[in-house]
Amino acid sequence: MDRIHVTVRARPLPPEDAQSSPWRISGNAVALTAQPSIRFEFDRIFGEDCHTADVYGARTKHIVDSAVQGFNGTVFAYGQTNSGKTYTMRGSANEPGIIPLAVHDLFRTIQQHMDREFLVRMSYMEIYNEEINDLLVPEHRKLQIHENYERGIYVAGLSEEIVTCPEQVLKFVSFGESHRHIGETNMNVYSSRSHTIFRMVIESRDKADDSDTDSCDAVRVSVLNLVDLAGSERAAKTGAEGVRLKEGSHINKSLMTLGTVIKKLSEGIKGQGGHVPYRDSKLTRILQPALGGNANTAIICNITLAQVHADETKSSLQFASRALRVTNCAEINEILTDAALLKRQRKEIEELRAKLKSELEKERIALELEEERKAKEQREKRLLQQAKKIENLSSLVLNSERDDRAIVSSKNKRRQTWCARPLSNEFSVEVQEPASEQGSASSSVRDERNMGMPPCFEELMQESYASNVEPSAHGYSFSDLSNEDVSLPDAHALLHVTSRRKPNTMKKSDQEQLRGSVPELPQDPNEQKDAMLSQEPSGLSARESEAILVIKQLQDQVNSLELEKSLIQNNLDDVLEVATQQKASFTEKYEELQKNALALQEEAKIAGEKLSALATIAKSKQELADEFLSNVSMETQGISVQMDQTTHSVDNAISFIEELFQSLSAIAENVTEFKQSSYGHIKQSSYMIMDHEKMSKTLMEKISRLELEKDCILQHELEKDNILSELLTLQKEVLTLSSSSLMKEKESIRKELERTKTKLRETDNKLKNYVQEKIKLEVLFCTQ
Ligand SMILES: Nc1ncnc2c1ncn2[C@@H]1O[C@H](COP(=O)(O)OP(=O)(O)OP(=O)(O)O)[C@@H](O)[C@H]1O
Repeated sequence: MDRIHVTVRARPLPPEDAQSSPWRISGNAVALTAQPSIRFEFDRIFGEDCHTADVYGARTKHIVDSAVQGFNGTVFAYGQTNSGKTYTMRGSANEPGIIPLAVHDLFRTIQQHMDREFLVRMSYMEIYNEEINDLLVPEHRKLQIHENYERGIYVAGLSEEIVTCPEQVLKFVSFGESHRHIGETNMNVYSSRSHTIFRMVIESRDKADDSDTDSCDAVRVSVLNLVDLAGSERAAKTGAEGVRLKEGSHINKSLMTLGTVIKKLSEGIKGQGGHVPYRDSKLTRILQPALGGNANTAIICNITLAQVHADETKSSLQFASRALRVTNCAEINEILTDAALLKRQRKEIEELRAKLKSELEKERIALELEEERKAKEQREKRLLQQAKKIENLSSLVLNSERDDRAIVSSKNKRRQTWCARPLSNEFSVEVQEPASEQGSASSSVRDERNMGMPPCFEELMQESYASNVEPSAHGYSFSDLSNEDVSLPDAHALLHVTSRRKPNTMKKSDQEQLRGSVPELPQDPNEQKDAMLSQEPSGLSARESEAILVIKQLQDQVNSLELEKSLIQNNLDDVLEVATQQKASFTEKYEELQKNALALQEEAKIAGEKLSALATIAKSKQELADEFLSNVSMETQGISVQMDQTTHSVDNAISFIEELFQSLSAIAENVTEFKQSSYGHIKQSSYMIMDHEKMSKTLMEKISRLELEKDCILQHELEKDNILSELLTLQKEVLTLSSSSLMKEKESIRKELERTKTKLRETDNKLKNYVQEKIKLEVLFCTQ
């Protein structure tokens, strides 16, 4: 988990603004001088004198390097209008911006990865008034955002150019720039009226050929976005009206959504399964992977330290500060083909096999150690038995010594002649030798003994042994014991077994003491015998002296056996201790190895199952592919024939389509013109219809009024006719009354007539006017 890296860059101020700046930068923190509590700390803060290359080095360089390795990366410049975002991203004639620096760096890094081959594509788009336009193909407008499992979130129809060098990329960028929406505001002569997203898609795979089993066919695909956002603005400051005002409101709206998304992410809403409104604006939807998703993201927050923009700067810093708390989780984006997957699995299985082999080897060693331990235990057991035997023997010898003394004391009472029976062990040899030297005398003595003479030394020993030891309890007899003594392991041999662990622990003084208890005897048995005879008290017979000599020798042997016994005992203790320790550690090791072996067996089993499953899949796929290939080759042949035929017709069709396309575009233009003009006409017509409706309404009213007046006129006509008829009758009456008396009457009638005539004229005029008006209205009505 990596959090968004935030860098702040303050643009240079004119000297008069610098004097009155309310902000103070110290280290990686910026605070209001008057209110030190309003303080913001970031990963890096760059002052007015910094270079864009320093800003690039702070984080973007790392993001570019990671993009080459397969990690997605996004860097965007945020800030109010005129704070220097475009200057930072695009740069100027004197100072290259983040985009050119990143492009050069990207190709440089690619060249360093000699073991991989790369394919780089680029695209350039703008979001203008919430519409996505392709800056590389300006005709591609109002593009839509889509999302699917394979491509994630993408802009459908956005063109991508394959690029091989930085110069090529920058050429495309310049072309795109020329189609970007830029406008003049009170704050910036070249103010960006849209958000632009410059995107590079980097694909790479191992260069190694197919025969290389260590290589993997996985393809890494990463996306690097460099975003120049439009600046937040206040209409009052920018003086935006009309189109600019509309642009400004779209810019502010999308930046507000970006702010909300960052706020929600910084509060950990996403982690709690809450809703993050990525879809509320095109900007946040496109940048969704960079905001709390799979990408390394950095924000360059551009600010101005001028007093007049303190509020805007504070709100930019608040946004940036929230962004600091947003975490992303970038990981290498790898696409694995079936073959690559199979190769990788095979490699894993081989590794597991090797591991299993080594573990089995360990197990074998453990078993060997176990066997050795068992053998050691048996050896120890035998040693113990032998030690016991030695103990028994020593007690036996001591008893015999005591019995010998008893025999010697009884000799004074009873004169007896005896000779030791030939001993079966090595001691007897030593005794026999001097006896044989005495010739026939000794052999006769032996015969005597056999013929019921007093019991010999051996018999005495047997008796004393029988009185002290119960052979049945131990399961062996004296003769067994004497025989086994011969097979006793050499004490030095035993010492040799353990000497590498512990030296002889018996003190030298003890050994000497032990030796001192036995009188020193010459090495040669004859000399020993003579020495004994010289030492023996006078009055002892030769046989008695011999017996004493034998006893002394036996004593000697017993002592040396005692010594050996104690040495053996010591060694035995050591061996036991070492064996116990070894046993414990071996058991531990054995258990551990057994566990490992079991786990590995399990892993191997799973791997084997996987391998067999994959093998079956591969086999079935291979079969299908073979079948498909044979079908395809047949079809291809047929198709190639058809292709030849159709190529010609396609060429014709293409030319026809081109013509059609031209005529269609002409038609489309005409249609657009017609649409535009008809739109005006329709509008006009609708106004006219409304006027006509109004007019016809008034005309109808007028007509009804005229109808009424016509009725009046008809009445007047009738009246006129009546008057005319009255007039005619009056004229007739005048003619008839042409007498003097009637002169007065005539005069009055004439006056009456005159009045009637004027009345008639007036009515006539009125009628004429009405008729004219009616005709006019009827004409008007007909034309409408
Ligand atoms: N660090 C800087 N050094 C020198 N000049 C700068 C710096 N930053 C910005 N300017 C200058 O300030 C002016 C405005 O910068 P620019 O157009 O990059 O701002 P903007 O934030 O992109 O604005 P708008 O959001 O309106 O597009 C430009 O003339 C630019 O050359």
